[in-house]
Amino acid sequence: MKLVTYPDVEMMMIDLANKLAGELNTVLFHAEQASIALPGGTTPGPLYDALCASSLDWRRVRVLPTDERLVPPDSPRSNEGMIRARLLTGAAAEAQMIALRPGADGMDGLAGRVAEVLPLDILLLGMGADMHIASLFPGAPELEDALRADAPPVMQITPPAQPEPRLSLTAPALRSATIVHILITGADKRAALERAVEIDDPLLAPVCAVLGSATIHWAE
Ligand SMILES: O=C1O[C@H](COP(=O)(O)O)[C@@H](O)[C@H](O)[C@H]1O
Repeated sequence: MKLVTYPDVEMMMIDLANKLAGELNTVLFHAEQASIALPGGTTPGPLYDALCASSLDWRRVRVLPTDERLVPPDSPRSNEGMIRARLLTGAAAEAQMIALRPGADGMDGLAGRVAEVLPLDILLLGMGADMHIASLFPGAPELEDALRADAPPVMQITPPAQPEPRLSLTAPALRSATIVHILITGADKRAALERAVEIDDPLLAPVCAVLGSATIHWAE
């Protein structure tokens, strides 16, 4: 694990947006398409505001949420809705969104659509103060299965103490990524990260599933 600390949140968002744009451009230089999985939640909005202005061939970028709440896409709680509103605007509106929503073809159809963008080129994750990543929550009854190497790429998860069930990329899908960044802010999450390193068990601290290969970006 590599930890990068920034003098302030604004600088972190701009620096990391530039880094992601550079990484996407590098992938697109060598390949026809690039895939990037992105978190929802309250933290990454300003990063998306900066990233959407990057000069990129967005038509060749495939974007998918790392996880989704089982709510309609126009709900303020939808991660897809947030990513569409903050990132897929202007030129970036041409990026392809792979929604984490089952269609008439059910979970198998969704798993097939997600499998098409694996391995991920780039993975950006958030982390909760409870050490969850995507919607892999400690205490969720499905967590052990979602951490298995043979898990399907996406699973329904029932997080404890959350208003609705979720869909989440599973550990093998997350671990398929060539580049892994984790974006966190504040003293609570920094302390949670240090706790996770000590615990070193993804069943208790799901972030441990990707810590080995991740660069953590933190600002107060
Ligand atoms: O529930 C979620 O939480 C994490 C962290 O969110 P934040 O609001 O603390 O930034 C997020 O990465 C994930 O996508 C989201 O569904």
